[in-house]
Amino acid sequence: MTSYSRFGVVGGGAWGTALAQLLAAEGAPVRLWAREDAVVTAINAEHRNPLFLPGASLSPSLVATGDLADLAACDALLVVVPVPFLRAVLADLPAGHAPLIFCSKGMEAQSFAFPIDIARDVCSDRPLAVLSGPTFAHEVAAGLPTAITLAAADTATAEALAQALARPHFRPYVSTDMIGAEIGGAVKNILAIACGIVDGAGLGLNARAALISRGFAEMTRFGLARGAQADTLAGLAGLGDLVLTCTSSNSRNFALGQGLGRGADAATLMADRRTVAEGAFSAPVIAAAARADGIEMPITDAVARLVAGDIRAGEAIQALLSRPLRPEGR
Ligand SMILES: NC(=O)c1ccc[n+]([C@@H]2O[C@H](COP(=O)([O-])OP(=O)(O)OC[C@H]3O[C@@H](n4cnc5c(N)ncnc54)[C@H](O)[C@@H]3O)[C@@H](O)[C@H]2O)c1
Ligand SMILES: O=P(O)(O)OC[C@H](O)CO
Repeated sequence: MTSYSRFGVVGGGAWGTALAQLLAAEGAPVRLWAREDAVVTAINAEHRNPLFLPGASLSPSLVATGDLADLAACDALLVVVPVPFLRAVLADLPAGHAPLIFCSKGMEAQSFAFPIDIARDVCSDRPLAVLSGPTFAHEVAAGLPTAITLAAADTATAEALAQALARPHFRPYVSTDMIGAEIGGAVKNILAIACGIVDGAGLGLNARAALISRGFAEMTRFGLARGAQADTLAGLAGLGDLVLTCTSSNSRNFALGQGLGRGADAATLMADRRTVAEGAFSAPVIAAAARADGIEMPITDAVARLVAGDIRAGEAIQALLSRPLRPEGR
């Protein structure tokens, strides 16, 4: 079995930093590329990332760089760049054949491409994988128990990467369903915004449970139509992550929804934010992709319209509640 020991991480936000720390915690050398000079300096000088992962102490074996060329010698790269910026960063990667493991959760505007599709366009000669599941960055950085889906095109690659990433408290479950893992992560972000709206508007726990179930039905319809496997959507990368982010204001997507539910407008909530709520980018894209494919996604559609500022939370809730009654299986 191929083994991987020199990991590089592309992206110095909360999740890239937490994954880099996971791999470097026992002293293994890990290279992390960050876009912000302040992140590079803080990681190398103080072993911290106060911009994106405040409170975490990082291993001295984690070395940051602002130059992607410094990742050329790595034998596997975790790519943790928000999807709207992914294509540009991938185009600047140094040439090589190291596998790319995609850890971002979203769909690109216009192209309707998931990270794996973007990689096939930009750097088709590398093995590709997806790492996705219920994983708050600060918990992983703190060494708390976590399980996650690791999907690759073939079982041998998925198993080799899972073996290299596994730690006593970090358990990757192997899959060959990359599209299922990508769709689970992208759609749950949107549904977390919707659950935050329900919470912010004080609509109660019955409403939240209804939204999680009907949201999962949307994720499943969209996923199956695009070739995802039902087991993946019902697993860590789908339902598992949906449960995590629909029940905690530690989720940036849920917290954004809470603000919308309390009546704030999206533009104000999104202005000047440094961290991402990927669901806000993905909602209009996935809503449009579903419409084009004739797939009903009313919750996703409502979040897309709210984020665009076309409607307020009260109107979105009223529209969802007044939809015609229907059999549960649809
Ligand atoms: N934070 C988590 O707990 C977590 C867990 C799993 C997956 N994710 C996913 O990981 C991805 C990254 O999220 P994060 O939490 O690490 O980010 P973050 O919110 O902590 O930080 C934002 C990131 O976006 C980058 N960025 C901003 N503008 C950019 C540009 N023009 N070009 C390139 N990069 C730019 C910043 O450098 C920074 O790395 C997202 O898709 C997110 O859904 C996050
Ligand atoms: O903070 P969020 O909403 O981006 O969620 C973070 C992760 O995706 C949780 O698995």
